[in-house]
Amino acid sequence: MTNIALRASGVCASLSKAPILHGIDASFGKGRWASIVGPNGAGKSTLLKVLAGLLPCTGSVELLGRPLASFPGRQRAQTLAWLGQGEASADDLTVWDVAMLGRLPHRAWLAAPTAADQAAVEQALRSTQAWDWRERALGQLSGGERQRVLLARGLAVQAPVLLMDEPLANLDPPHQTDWLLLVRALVARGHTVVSVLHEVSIALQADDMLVLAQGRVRHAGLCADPATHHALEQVFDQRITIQRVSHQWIALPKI
Ligand SMILES: Nc1ncnc2c1ncn2[C@@H]1O[C@H](COP(=O)(O)OP(=O)(O)OP(=O)(O)O)[C@@H](O)[C@H]1O
Repeated sequence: MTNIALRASGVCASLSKAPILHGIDASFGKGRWASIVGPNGAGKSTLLKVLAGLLPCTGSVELLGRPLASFPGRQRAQTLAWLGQGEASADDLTVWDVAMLGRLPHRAWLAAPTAADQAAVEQALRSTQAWDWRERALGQLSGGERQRVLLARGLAVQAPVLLMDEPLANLDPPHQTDWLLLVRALVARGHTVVSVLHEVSIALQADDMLVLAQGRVRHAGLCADPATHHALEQVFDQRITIQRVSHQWIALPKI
């Protein structure tokens, strides 16, 4: 049995015929949280889409030891949950119905939600503190509230692997902290989380870090490893410094 949840080998991908990813090798361990970090335009979102099977690539992507392409769509959707960046979602759906979309991979065609579906949705909405809005339309929510509902939709899948692109977008500091605790709890239960994050200090709370620049891996290592901090400072042109404050690594602007 492999301890790798997701592995990319020699992955190249293009957008509108422009080459964006150039031979990415990366692996993400089971029951671990990895953050993908790098400057704007580094290819982070593109890599996450490739890992989710949402974008064609050359090279290979393996999910739980099997080629991603060999997964039937439904099985892949049960195994891999996705939270995209700035996702469009029908504004007139209720919060409950949006979270219930996360159960689609588990439901029979046109079947009513089962008690297990309802329980999963309730648990997901409660864990992102979105339960009280369950009868409101998504379009009536603020950016951060909406993000918490989309996060609940991803959690409702109850997939072993979760990919999140900028999950903290619009979240205030207390809800960023809640997100951190949520991810830690998921990982403690054996889930794998891979997140693209711009907040370097929060990204440094992960177990592992993949540092990208110009469509290439610049470094892969533990978040606590000084070599990772060095790589971060380099890809951000020495404009940040990584320092230890109260048992946490944080990124500070160098001014
Ligand atoms: N449709 C497109 N056609 C051509 N190039 C594109 C297209 N979409 C994005 N790109 C380019 O691909 C590169 C990688 O984009 P990507 O969104 O993966 O970067 P990112 O690291 O997630 O960036 P950011 O931190 O700004 O969100 C960028 O240089 C971007 O300009």
